[in-house]
Amino acid sequence: MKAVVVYESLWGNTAAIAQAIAEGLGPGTRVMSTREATAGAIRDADFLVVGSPVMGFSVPNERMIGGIQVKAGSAPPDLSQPPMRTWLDSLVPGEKPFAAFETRVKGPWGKATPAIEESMKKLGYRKASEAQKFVVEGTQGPLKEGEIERARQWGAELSRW
Ligand SMILES: Cc1cc2nc3c(=O)[nH]c(=O)nc-3n(C[C@H](O)[C@H](O)[C@H](O)COP(=O)(O)O)c2cc1C
Repeated sequence: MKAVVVYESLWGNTAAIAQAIAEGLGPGTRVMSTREATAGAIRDADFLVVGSPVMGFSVPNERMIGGIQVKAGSAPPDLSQPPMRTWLDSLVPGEKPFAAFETRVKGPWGKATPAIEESMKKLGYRKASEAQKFVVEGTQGPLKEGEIERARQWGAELSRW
């Protein structure tokens, strides 16, 4: 399987989940941020796994990212990647199978995966799995214990698709 795992990540938690999913998917899987996952870079993929943090109850957008205050003494967010909303809006139509995931704090604070799924289905991509959510203990992490292993297992399940 020539899968590509595409992620947006400000503090590295979603990136770590993306990496673990890729390990589960196995050799040949590439992991790319929304900056790296251009139309050309994902053209050869035969399966896409797409994930972002939940922000403002949905996928991060320019307004949400632009409003983040960097507090002195706390870890600076990586703001170099397009927000997931922007990446989805520039995605070219396709028919590849896909699966969506999100990272989020614990609580009923919205979801990112329905927006990812809706955008990709509209473009012709085919949902191949139920979406997965992974929990962070706070805005900047860390991930809840066991989430990396769960991501690896989910990747292994997707590899049998
Ligand atoms: C501006 C902002 C808004 C957020 N809004 C939500 C939210 O609505 N629901 C939620 O569960 N988590 C929310 N979070 C927490 C993020 O989901 C969390 O910071 C993210 O999973 C961390 O992943 P990362 O290290 O890959 O960026 C928000 C975080 C930020 C910075």
